[in-house]
Amino acid sequence: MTKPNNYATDPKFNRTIISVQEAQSRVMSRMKAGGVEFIPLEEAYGRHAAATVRSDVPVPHFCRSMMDGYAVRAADLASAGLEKPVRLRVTEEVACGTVASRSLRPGEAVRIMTGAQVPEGADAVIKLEETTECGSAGKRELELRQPVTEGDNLLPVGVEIEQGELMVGSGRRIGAGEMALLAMFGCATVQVHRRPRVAILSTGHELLDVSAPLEPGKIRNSNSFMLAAQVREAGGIPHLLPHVPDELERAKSVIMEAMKEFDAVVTTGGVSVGDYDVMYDLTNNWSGELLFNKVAMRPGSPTTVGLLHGKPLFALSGNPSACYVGFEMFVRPALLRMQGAHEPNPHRMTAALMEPFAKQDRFERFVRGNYATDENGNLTVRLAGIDMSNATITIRDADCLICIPPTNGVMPAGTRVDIIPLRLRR
Ligand SMILES: Nc1nc2c(c(=O)[nH]1)N[C@H]1C(S)=C(S)[C@@H](COP(=O)(O)OP(=O)(O)OC[C@H]3O[C@@H](n4cnc5c(N)ncnc54)[C@H](O)[C@@H]3O)O[C@H]1N2
Ligand code: MOO
Ligand SMILES: [Mg+2]
Repeated sequence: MTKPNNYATDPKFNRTIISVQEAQSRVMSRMKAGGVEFIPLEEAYGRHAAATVRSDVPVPHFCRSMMDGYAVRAADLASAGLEKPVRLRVTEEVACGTVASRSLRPGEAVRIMTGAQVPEGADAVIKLEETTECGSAGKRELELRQPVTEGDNLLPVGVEIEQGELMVGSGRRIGAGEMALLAMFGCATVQVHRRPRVAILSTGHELLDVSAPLEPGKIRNSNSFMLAAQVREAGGIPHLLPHVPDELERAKSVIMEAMKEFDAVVTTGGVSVGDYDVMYDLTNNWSGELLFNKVAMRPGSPTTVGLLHGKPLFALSGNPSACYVGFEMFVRPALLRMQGAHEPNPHRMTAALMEPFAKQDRFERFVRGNYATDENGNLTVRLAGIDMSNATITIRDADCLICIPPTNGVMPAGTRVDIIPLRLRR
């Protein structure tokens, strides 16, 4: 079945290599935020805001007590001392959610609870445990033996948030804090960007369904499920298509259908130079554009990205780790941009390598690693384990990608390198 190849002239072997940065910018320059929808606040967690929300009232919008105690007028207590107690008349109680019946007059105090509205006329709150209430039935009195400072234990109007301040910027991912703010300002419905619907297709004669028994020469399709998880992590809605064998026409018809129906298509397998690697032919001779088909990175050097009617086709490598890394570098930022995210590109930090890195490469490497802090509080990083593009186990174990620049020597331990954190740590 195998046919002779002319490596010197066959374009399949002579692809134009571009840097990771160039490849990322070719993709990102073509991605734009998708449609907008209105959803109930309770469903907004993890979504990206499509409109800016500002405070329409100050917070707090009424002067609130920070303590359980008594609201007083500081001037009344100016002369109070250990030997010179001042007596105030307790006129009423203000629980949370209620308001005093009238403003506080000289010589008066009001029993107040944490969070309740401080009555007009009061300018300080004294903690319950710093007071003694005395007086007889029907005449409650408070004896105080020290002065208070005006403003003690109360939250003036607008002290936390002024009216008109930015609460949630357009493009911001809605997390716990954003949820609370949206609720505070009465946003029962939230305007967000649509989640991109992403079709996932694995190609390969060797692939078996997850439920199928193993056979010699065959493996179960694991990449589709890994990619579905990555799509979810990036805010998209994954749709798993049944895997197809390495047949150009079969793959092409499934992909062309999926390109019509979904916002993006991610394939895995068949991007290299093997006889049955159909994605090269497919993306070279299709009605869409080819953005690139070779990136100076490892794993994932044959990663290919095309564009059809503005929609991306990400043809990732079949090797599990190359597939994983290809997704992180290109698909995740693209899906985030489609959701209007402001900073979709992978976030980098620097850490010191804990062990030497000896593999030499003319390509930038993204090695699966684990980061930690040393006794001085500095970030350190070490390899997660097997660093091969066909390995899957280290995808489970890694919490970052270590970015190793092209090297022609050993990188000694202690070298500072960039790392890309992958997810919340376990
Ligand atoms: N002569 C050369 N061979 C290879 C080169 C090269 O430059 N010259 N590049 C290597 C590199 S780098 C990579 S990466 C791989 C890319 O492979 P493909 O994208 O063409 O993927 P396949 O050939 O279809 O499969 C590779 C590997 O991955 C397994 N696989 C595929 N799909 C799945 C799946 N859905 N779930 C789990 N595992 C999957 C497949 O069985 C193979 O083992 O090419 C190198 N070769
Ligand atoms: O570039 Mo391949 O992706 O080594 O694994
Ligand atoms: Mg191949």
